Amino acid sequence: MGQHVRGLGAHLPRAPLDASQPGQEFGVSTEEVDVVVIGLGPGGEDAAGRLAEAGLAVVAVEAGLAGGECPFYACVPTKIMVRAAGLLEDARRVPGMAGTATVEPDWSVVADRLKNEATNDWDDASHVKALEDKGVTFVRGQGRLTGPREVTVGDRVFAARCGVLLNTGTAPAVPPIDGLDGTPYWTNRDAVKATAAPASLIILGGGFVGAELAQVFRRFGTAVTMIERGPRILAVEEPESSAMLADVFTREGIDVRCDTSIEAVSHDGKAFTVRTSGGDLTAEQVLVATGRRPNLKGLGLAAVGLDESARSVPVDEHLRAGDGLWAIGDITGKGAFTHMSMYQSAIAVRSILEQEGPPADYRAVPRVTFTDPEIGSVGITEAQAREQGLAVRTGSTRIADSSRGWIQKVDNDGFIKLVEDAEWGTLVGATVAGPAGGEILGLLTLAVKAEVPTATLRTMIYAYPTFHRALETALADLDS
Ligand SMILES: Cc1cc2nc3c(=O)[nH]c(=O)nc-3n(C[C@H](O)[C@H](O)[C@H](O)COP(=O)(O)OP(=O)(O)OC[C@H]3O[C@@H](n4cnc5c(N)ncnc54)[C@H](O)[C@@H]3O)c2cc1C
Ligand SMILES: NC(=O)c1ccc[n+]([C@@H]2O[C@H](COP(=O)([O-])OP(=O)(O)OC[C@H]3O[C@@H](n4cnc5c(N)ncnc54)[C@H](O)[C@@H]3O)[C@@H](O)[C@H]2O)c1
Repeated sequence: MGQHVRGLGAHLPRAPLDASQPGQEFGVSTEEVDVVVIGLGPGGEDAAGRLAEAGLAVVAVEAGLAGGECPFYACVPTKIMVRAAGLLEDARRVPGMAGTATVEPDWSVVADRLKNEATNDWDDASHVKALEDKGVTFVRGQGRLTGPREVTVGDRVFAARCGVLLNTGTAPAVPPIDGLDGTPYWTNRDAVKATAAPASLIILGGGFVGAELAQVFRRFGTAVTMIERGPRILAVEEPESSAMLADVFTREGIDVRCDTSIEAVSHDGKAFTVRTSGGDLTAEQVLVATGRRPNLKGLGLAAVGLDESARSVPVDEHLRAGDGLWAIGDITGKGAFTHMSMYQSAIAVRSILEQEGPPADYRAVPRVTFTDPEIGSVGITEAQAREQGLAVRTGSTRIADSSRGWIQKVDNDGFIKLVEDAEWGTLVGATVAGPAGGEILGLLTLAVKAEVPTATLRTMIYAYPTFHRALETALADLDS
């Protein structure tokens, strides 16, 4: 006989338990629940709590830390680092603007905040408690699909009447570079645990992770070299963003090397040597920031007819990946961002509860690279719009040419770029690079999502002298 974990969502359709399922076949006691969530990234954690609060018997399975990458190794700790580095840079901007300031970076203050304030020394007890307070049954371990609506964790088997929600996220992808394996290289997970800023750092990869951390460590005094195999850093962004950031980085003393391949990495016990197509480089530390790989291996996807070697789990607009199966977060390949994981959680929860609600809409996905200047973008780039055959018009303006940019003076790099579908007269994409670029982006995210006509945007009143007021000039530039 199966045993119940908690009260069931009696109104929901449930699959009858199949006596031929593996767990039952071998006489293992199968625990009957409503939903099993495998992987507690931000979305899975959110969904487990909401489903339990809706009265379902929910089991949440986590192999690592409940809450996932974001609070422990990614968004939150790196933004704490960005904030600290920004304060140092602001102080360095004082001469010529406001007098004098002496800056003495001290990484131990950052390390202390990361350890004690942000991550509780990388302990997820508070996350687990919050889930349990909502009625979720938390199970620590590696979850594996062992059949439709069936999950095995160690020697426990769960039969999920409503189904299974996957939110297993990603791990750092480490490229097969000769010698790299076996060296004490960092990934983001090590960088956020650094107890000191290294004297020198070679970053492999010029994407989001590499860009944010390059500037952080540079501002704490580290000699940083960034190696990107492609022709530009932040390659998914507009080329103007890549060029501007490479220029800012170079001025800050970061050695940016694009079109550079890495041939070998070695470590002699004290320092790294990285052999590149542009010559040998040495540094105290290497950070691998070359992308992510989805945590799909060993998840048992084959048991439900899915391919475990795929880059993502295919989902429909309600995040359904099959009968009684949902997937959310990075593994869906719709954008590896916490806000995506959370957005999809809300839709998957509605779908599991059989509630009405709008399907997923990915036209206005915002993203922000928290460099200084911030690079915020939404929707599609000019090149993507042209590839889609749209009647593209672009408009742009430099932040430095606006009143507020002139007032700002020393850190006024940046621009606004708009991508308009001229046939419909609406924006399909936009970039705001500059001070508070990620905040200004909110306005443009709304414009893309709600298909606000550019004619309407032109009739708005933009407060003087704000950074976002430069939008008026970018809109006017659509005509030129
Ligand atoms: C350095 C860095 C900085 C970032 N900064 C930002 C940012 O500023 N803003 C932003 O929006 N995004 C940022 N991201 C991206 C963001 O971290 C992810 O998009 C976010 O964590 C959502 O991921 P997820 O929900 O897919 O799951 P994840 O957070 O990846 O969590 C998945 C969880 O599933 C667990 N798991 C995996 N397999 C199993 C299994 N079989 N059984 C049980 N448990 C399992 C893992 O242990 C993990 O805890 C950053 C990423 C990195 C690397
Ligand atoms: N602020 C944010 O929202 C934020 C911040 C960090 C990360 N993230 C998320 O995390 C994801 C992963 O970030 P990431 O920076 O690790 O990956 P990424 O895919 O953004 O960038 C990886 C870069 O490494 C380069 N690369 C790959 N192999 C290489 C090699 N062998 N040698 C040199 N360069 C190589 C790629 O060309 C690419 O430019 C992002 O896609 C993003 O969704 C978001």
